[in-house]
Amino acid sequence: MLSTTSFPPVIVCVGGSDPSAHAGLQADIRVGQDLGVHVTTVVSALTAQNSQSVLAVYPVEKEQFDRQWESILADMTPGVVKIGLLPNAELASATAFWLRTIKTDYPACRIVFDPVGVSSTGHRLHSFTSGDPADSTEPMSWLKMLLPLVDWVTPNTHEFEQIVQSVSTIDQPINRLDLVSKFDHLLAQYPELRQSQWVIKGGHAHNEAKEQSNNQTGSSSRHCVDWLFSEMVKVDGLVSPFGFSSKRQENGHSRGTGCSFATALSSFLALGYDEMDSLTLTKSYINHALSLSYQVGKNTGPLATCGWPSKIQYLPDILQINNNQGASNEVFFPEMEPRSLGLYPVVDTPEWIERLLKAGVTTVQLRVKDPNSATLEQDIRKAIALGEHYQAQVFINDYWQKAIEFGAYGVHLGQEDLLTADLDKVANAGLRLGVSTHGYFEIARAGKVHPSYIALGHIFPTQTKDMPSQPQGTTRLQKYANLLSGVYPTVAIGGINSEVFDAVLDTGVDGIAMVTAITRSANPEQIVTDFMRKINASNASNQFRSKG
Ligand SMILES: Cc1ncc(COP(=O)(O)OP(=O)(O)O)c(N)n1
Ligand SMILES: Cc1ncsc1CCOP(=O)(O)O
Repeated sequence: MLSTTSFPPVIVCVGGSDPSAHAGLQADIRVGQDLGVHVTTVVSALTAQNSQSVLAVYPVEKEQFDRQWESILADMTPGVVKIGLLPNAELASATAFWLRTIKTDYPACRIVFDPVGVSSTGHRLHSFTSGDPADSTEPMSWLKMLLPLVDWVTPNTHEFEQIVQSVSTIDQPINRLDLVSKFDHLLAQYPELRQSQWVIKGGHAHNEAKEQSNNQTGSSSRHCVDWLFSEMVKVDGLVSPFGFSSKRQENGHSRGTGCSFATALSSFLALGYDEMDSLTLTKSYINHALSLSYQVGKNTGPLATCGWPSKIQYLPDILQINNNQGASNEVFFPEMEPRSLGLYPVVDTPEWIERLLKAGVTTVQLRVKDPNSATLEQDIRKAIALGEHYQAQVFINDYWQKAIEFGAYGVHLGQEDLLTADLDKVANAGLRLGVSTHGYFEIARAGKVHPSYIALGHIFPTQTKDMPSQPQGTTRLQKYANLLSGVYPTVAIGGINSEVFDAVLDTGVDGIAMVTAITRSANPEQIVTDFMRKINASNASNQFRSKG
C-alpha cells in the first residue's frame, strides 16, 4: 500500500544540471530547502553553462532517466512533481509515462510544468516546435502529450506564445493585448487543458512593455504582473484571470527566476497551501529573493535565498479583470492602537453587548446574521449608543450603511462584502474597518484597502459558522502575525476557547475574537475577566507584542 503523506513533503524536480548553480536543478534544491521541503531530482540533461552562456546540453540516456525515477518512486511519496528542462522528445515521452504512473499510484500528487524553452542568457535549450532541438520543421507532438497530464503550467509570455503556436491552429504571433481571448481560444481547441491552472509570467515582458505603453498584460518597466488563468475562476462565463502584480525588482541579477518560481510554487503546494495562497506566497518569495540577488560570475547572477515569506512589502497586489471593486482606488481607514483590540467578543444582541461592556470589555462586535430581523435597525442603533456610553469600540458586522448612519466606531466585512460595499463611503465617514481573511491571498487582497485591522480565521474548528476552508492552526497563525507585525493589527477568530487561548496569545496576535466560548459559558462575566487578565499579563511581560 502506497503511503500518501510524508513530512517534510517530497517534491521531485525533473530538469537539467547547471554546473554554475544559477538555474536548473541546483536552483531547485536551493529553493526547496529554503522553504522546508525535501527536493529529489531526476536529471534530464547535463548542461555546460555559466552566467554568460549555455555551451552545451547533453540529454541523459532514457535508461538513466528511467532508473532515477524508479529509485525515487520505490522509496518515497511525491507530493508534487516539477518538470523543467526536457531536452528531447524521447525524454518528454518517458516523462509522460512516469506522470501517468504517478497519477495512478499517488492521485493527490500535483504536477507543475515549467516549459523551459530558452535560458535567460538567450540560449535555446530545446524547441517546442520539434521533436529534435536541431530540427524546427517536424510538427510538435510531445507538448500535446504532456499538457493534459499537468495541473499547473508556468510559461512566461514568450513561452506561452510558443506553446499556443505549437498546439493550436493560431499561427499568427500572440498579441499580448489580449491574452484572455487567446487563452479561451486555446481551451476551445483543447478542452483537455481545462483542468490545468496557467500562470503566464510577466517578468520577461519588460522590453515589450517599454515599447507598448498601453500593454494590457499590465507588466511595465516598473511593474511585473503574473496572470493566473483557470477554468475555476470565471466571471460571466468567461475565464477571468487574476493578476499578481509587484514592483519590478531591478538589481540586474535574475538568472534562474523561472526555475525558482516553479519550484517555490511546487513547495507551497506540497506544504498544503491552496492554489491562490501558493501563488501569492510564490510571488512574494520571488520578489524577496530577487531583491537580494547577487553577481557571482562575470554576468547576470542568481536569486538569493530569503527564507519563508515574512515581509509584507513583497506581497503582490491582486488584480482582477471584469470585477467591480468596491472602491474607486486604494482606500485608507483610520489606524487603531493594536493593544486596544485585546479580547474581542462577537455577539448577536445589544443585551449581550451591554452585559460584556459592563464586565469591562472594551472592543465588541454586533453580528446579526438575519437581515430580516424586525429589530435589526434598532439593535444596531442600541449597540452603537452603548459603545458611546461605555467608551468602547463597537464594530457592526455587514451593515455598513446603518453603521455609517448611526455613527459606529467601525464595521467588520468579509471578503465578498469588500467587492460590493461602498468602501469610499465608509472611509469618508471616518469609520474603522476590520476585514476577514483566510490565508495569504486574502491578506494580499485586504491590504489594498488598508483596513484598521485584519482578522485571521478560522484557527480551530468552529460550530458557529459553516466554513468552506480548513482550520488554519496556530503554526500558520504565527506566520500571518509575523507577516503583518507593525503594519496591521491582527485578530484571531474561530474555535478559540480556554484550552487553546494561551497558544493563540503566544502567536503575537493583537486581538482574540470569540463567540461561543463566551456566550455558552456558565459564567460569561468570569470568563471574560479571566481572558482579559491573561491578555494584560501577557502585554505586561511584552509577550503580547505591541505592533505600534
Ligand atoms: C473579528 C471577526 N473576524 C471575522 C469575522 C467573520 O466575518 P465574515 O467573514 O464577514 O463572516 P460573518 O461574520 O459575516 O459570518 C467576524 N465577524 N469578526
Ligand atoms: C464568525 C466567524 N468567522 C470565522 S470563525 C467564526 C465563528 C467564531 O465563533 P466561535 O468562537 O464560536 O468558534
